[in-house]
Order: sequence, then structure tokens, then C-alpha cells
Amino acid sequence: ADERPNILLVMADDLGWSDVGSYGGEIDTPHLDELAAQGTLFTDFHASVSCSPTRAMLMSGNDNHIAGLGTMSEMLVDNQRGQPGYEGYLNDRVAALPEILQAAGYNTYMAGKWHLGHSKERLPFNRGFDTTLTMLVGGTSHWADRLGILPEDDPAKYASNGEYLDVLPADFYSSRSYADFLIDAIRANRGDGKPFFGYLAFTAPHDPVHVPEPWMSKYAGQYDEGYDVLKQERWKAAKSLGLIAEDAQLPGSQPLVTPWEELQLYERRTEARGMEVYAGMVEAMDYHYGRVVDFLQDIGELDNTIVVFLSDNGSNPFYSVDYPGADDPGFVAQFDHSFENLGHPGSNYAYGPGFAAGSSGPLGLYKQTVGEGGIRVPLIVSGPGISKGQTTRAFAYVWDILPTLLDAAGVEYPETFNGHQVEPPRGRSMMALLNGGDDTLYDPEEVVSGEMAGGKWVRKGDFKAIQVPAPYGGGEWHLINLSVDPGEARDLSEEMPGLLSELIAAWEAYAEEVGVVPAEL
Ligand SMILES: O=[N+]([O-])c1ccc(OS(=O)(=O)O)cc1
Repeated sequence: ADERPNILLVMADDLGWSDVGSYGGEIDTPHLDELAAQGTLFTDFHASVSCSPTRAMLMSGNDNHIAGLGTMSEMLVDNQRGQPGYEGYLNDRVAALPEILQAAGYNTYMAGKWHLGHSKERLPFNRGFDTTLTMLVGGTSHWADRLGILPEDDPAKYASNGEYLDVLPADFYSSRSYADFLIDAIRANRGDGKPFFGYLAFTAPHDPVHVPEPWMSKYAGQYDEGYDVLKQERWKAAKSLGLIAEDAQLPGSQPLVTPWEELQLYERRTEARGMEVYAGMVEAMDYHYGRVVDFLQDIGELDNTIVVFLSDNGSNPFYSVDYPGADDPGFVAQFDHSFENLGHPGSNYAYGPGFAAGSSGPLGLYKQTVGEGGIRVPLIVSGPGISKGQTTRAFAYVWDILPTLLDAAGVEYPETFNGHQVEPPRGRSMMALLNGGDDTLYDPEEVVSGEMAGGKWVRKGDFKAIQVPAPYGGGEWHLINLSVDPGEARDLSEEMPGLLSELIAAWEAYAEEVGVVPAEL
């Protein structure tokens, strides 16, 4: 019999760092909390500032500029088009995780968001998944109507098993339908003797915030004190859980966030309602994730399954009109923006920078930025050989997941795939960290860098240099000591100019090596 472990890779979309209970959130997430009890929780795990660059790294074990998502396809400008690494889809310089596992004899299933190419040959079905139900673009309604978040992606594209889907089942709801599809796919091939790789890529809790009952009503009234109070409570909870330093300061006011006290009453009511629905959506995602885990338990496969849960980036500071073209009056008019309809079909609400800052809790900034609130994300891993109830403070990065999973499966990354050379992963296996053997993955003297849309970061041990462009930052380099300042409020540039210069030089070398092409606007 094939004893290799199954793999269940679960991705949340735009989930804030502190939303899950085991990260200090007040939202009920019992199944993810149980995953943490049965596995290893990371406090210093990182991704990119947005969706498709992170997913490209997840699928390739490589840098986003190598794998084709140097920037998001939606943000490509003329001087980037045609440049290597700026294809806007998962390119052929890399072999994708499902392609490698499929070739190694795994059954491969995907349900949920892809966002790594939507032409026929770029569909997940043609990148190594045997069985798929996938939403192909950045975001859309969670119901059957496929209403887009961007005019260019409206109606949103879906595909199943290599064919586009123009009609979804009338009772479609994203988190439930993706969990059902994955369960059915696993059940259909049970007993064929092959292990499976299941990729459950939830589109929740990405905007528009949509959720059915009982979750729609459950959090009513819970956020009436506003986002500033929420951020403070999450910061306190993260401390009491030991996820951040005892002396870490509460981050101050965040860019674009109006102090709660200055909002009009009707604005507070809408903001709080958006967060209530968002919280319900997070709990619904946890519930449907839990159904998949219960199913694996029932069929006797859970003990031999590696479960990985993460988010693609931090909490999203956009309101719905902030997407390119989404303030077009004709586009806006197709939705019902009434307060009563918020969260129901036909609504298009994103919670904006205030609650995004709340969701990032003790961290500075949020999605779209290289602040910790943008790129530090939850990661919880359980499975055979992985320490239970362990918290690790080791720095790790999304490109480390592919090497970890291949290591667990006993599969080598190929030198060639489909007859052409592919780039070896830049990430490394975390297995020794997960089984409690090691307590670091990167040496404190090693440097790791990233870039997306002009946001730059470079890490060396606890130190991080960042450059955050407008409108979220001033575009100059800052130096932060994350061990005491996860809120990134204290710039050490003037105190430690030598270290800052060293980190900037390391970032420049990285940009040269991976082929960063700054947008000429
Ligand atoms: O700026 N955009 O075009 C954009 C930004 C974010 C976004 O959402 S994401 O989940 O795909 O990152 C989609 C489009």
C-alpha cells in the first residue's frame, strides 16, 4: 500500500493576522483552533501583499518574480508587459506543486480561487489538478450570481475540469460549495490506493462580505465600539497568548483610517455591520473547513493527512469602490447598496481600512502593503510527525510550503518538466521545524527579501527594512526591530544607519537577481 501522507492545503482569502481564535480573535473558529491544538502554529510566517503573487509562490516554491506574478495581472503597466516574470499567470519556468504531485502518483483536487491565469491552457486543470471547481479571478460574489468586484472581471470566470462554467448551481455559496466539491472528489476515488493532494482555496473572507444564516446574524452588535477598540483588544489578546512581545506597543493611528469617534452615526452603523458580516463569514469558513476534516476522520484518513492552513495576505483596506474601474456609475448601479441588504445577494461591501486595521490587530498596516499587517499571515500545520500544540517563532515564508510538502511526500522537485528546464525552489523544507527538531529555518544572519507593486521588504533576523509607497506610506526606507515593535511604529533608520544600508544593498541585489521591473506610471 502507498503509505505517503495525504495533503490538505487550505487557503483563506484576505484573512487578517489576528482573526482566528488561536491568534487572538474573538470570532468563533473552533475547527482551526483544534488544528492549532493538534499541530504547529507560526507567529512569524509571511506571504506577499496580495493574492496572486502569494499563490504563485505557494504553487512554485519560488519568488513571485520568477513564477510570473512580478505584479498582479490587474496592475501590469506597459513597461512590464512581456518582461520575464511579468506574465500575469503562473508561467512555465516553474513546475507547479500539483503537477509534481500528480506526476508522483497523487490524486490532485482543487476547489476555490486560482487567480493564476484564466486562458484555457492556464487553468488549474491544465496545471496538474485532476478534478477542479475553481473561481479564476481576484474576487466575486460568494453566491451564484457571479457579480464581479472589477468591471473587467464581471461576471467572474469559473471553470470545472478544464471547461468554463457560465452557470453555477442556484444554491451556490462559496465556502459550502467548495468544501462539498472537495469532499465529493476525495470520496469518488477512495480506495484506489493513491494518496491525495486537496487544495481548498476558500474565497472567504474576501469582499464582498456575504454570508448566510446563522452566521449573518450571529455577530450583531459585537462591533459597535468600533475598529479602534477592536485593534486594541486583538493586541491585548495576542500578548496574553504570547504571540508578540510583552512590551510591544499598541500601533498608533493607521493611514486612511478615520478615528471611530469622528465618524457620523450612520457611518459607524455601516462599518460595524460590515465587520459583523465579515466575522460571520470567517466562522462559516471555519465550519466548512471543519466538515472536510470530519469527513477525513470518518473515512479514517485524517491521521495520515498533513493539514496546512494559511491566508494569502493580510486584511483588505479597500472599500468596494477602490478597485480599478469599480467607481464607474454603471458598475456601481448594478448592486443594492442599502444597509438592509449588506451581506445578502446583490450587495457589494468591503470593510475598508478601519476594520482592516482591526483585523491586523497588533501589527502595522494591512493588505496591499509590506507592513506586517499586509504580509504576516497565520500558518497552522498538523499531520504525521508534526509536533502538537507547538508555537514556533521562526521566520518562514510562503515559498517554504512547496519544499515542505514535497519533503513530507518523499518527492523531489524535478530538473525538467514537460521537456523543459524548471527553476529549483528558493524555499526550504520546514519539516525539522515542524517536528520540533529545529527552532529556526533561516539563520539570523541570512537575508530574505520581497517586492510587490513598489512595496519593498527585507528581513535579517528580527530586523526588517521596508519601503511603503503612497497612499499607505511615504516611500522612504524605514528600519524596524520586529521583536519589540510588530506594529512598526518606531523607525530605527537614524539609530542604525549601517544596518539599514546593508539591508537596502541586499534588497537591490535581490531585485537584480529575480528581475524586479518597477512600474513606470
Ligand atoms: O488593484 N486591483 O486590481 C486588485 C487588487 C486586489 C484584488 O484582490 S486580490 O484578492 O486578488 O488581491 C484584485 C484586484
